[in-house]
Amino acid sequence: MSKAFGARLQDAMRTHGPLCAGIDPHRALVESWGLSYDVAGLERFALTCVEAFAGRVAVVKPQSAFFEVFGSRGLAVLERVLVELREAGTLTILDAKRGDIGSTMSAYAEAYLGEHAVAPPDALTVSPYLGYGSLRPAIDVATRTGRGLFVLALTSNPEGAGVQHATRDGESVAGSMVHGARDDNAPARGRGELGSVGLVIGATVGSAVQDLGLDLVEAATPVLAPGFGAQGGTVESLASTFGPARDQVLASSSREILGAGPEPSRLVAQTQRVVESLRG
Ligand SMILES: O=C(O)c1cc(=O)[nH]c(=O)n1[C@@H]1O[C@H](COP(=O)(O)O)[C@@H](O)[C@H]1O
Repeated sequence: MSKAFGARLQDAMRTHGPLCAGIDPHRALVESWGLSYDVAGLERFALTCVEAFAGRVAVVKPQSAFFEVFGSRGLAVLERVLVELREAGTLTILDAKRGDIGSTMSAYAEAYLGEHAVAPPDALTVSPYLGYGSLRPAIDVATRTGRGLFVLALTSNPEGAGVQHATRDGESVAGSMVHGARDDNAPARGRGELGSVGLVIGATVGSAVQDLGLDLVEAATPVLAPGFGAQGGTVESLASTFGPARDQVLASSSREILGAGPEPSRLVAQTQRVVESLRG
């Protein structure tokens, strides 16, 4: 892998537009596609998504939980999804929100991002609520293997602000994530690239980025912005929330796109509509 994740993501966003299509096989969605809610239905749903998204969007983000529901057979489907997308040259973010003390984090890092990972995504979502420093093993492995991380900073759910806006010595919890990412992304910033430590900041957080004084441009961080579409995030809210950092933002949408299935051509058309709205 010649380029680091941040640079590969930038290239993919330039080529395909700033959309991350989520694969979230909710029971209701799977059944609305006329599929049974079992491993066979999961597999059909997920591989239809791969067919529709591969080569057409910058990034695809499978949500691990919906595959874990079906145990090891569900995880086998997830691995197939990750491998097929990699073979198609489409970047993947595995949404598993891992986070633990450093020694356990090392094992998560090797499992998902290491040289011997079974079906590694290009990047992994991680939860930093044991402290940004607890993520160090994952940052080190990702740096070594050219992969990336997305660290939760300001999540799209209404409960997030109570924790993430809290301050100590004048720095908010979210601010500590931005500062951690800024320091880890410094070498990439020096090369004029985005770094490989991204942040998750919901498309629904309103003016929180400005209110908390978060400098995302200085942090050279890619931003994964879930909540676009089904949770109410819009093109306008992305512009007002992210301001000068708008070009770093990868909008993420699952249900709004998946609701167009099961016909692959309708999924493709809906995906293209969303990409066009984001490019406009
Ligand atoms: O990390 C995420 O992707 C994520 C973070 C966050 O703050 N909010 C959030 O909704 N997500 C994920 O984004 C997806 C939301 O999908 P839709 O609301 O259907 O577009 C789910 O897989 C969530 O787990």
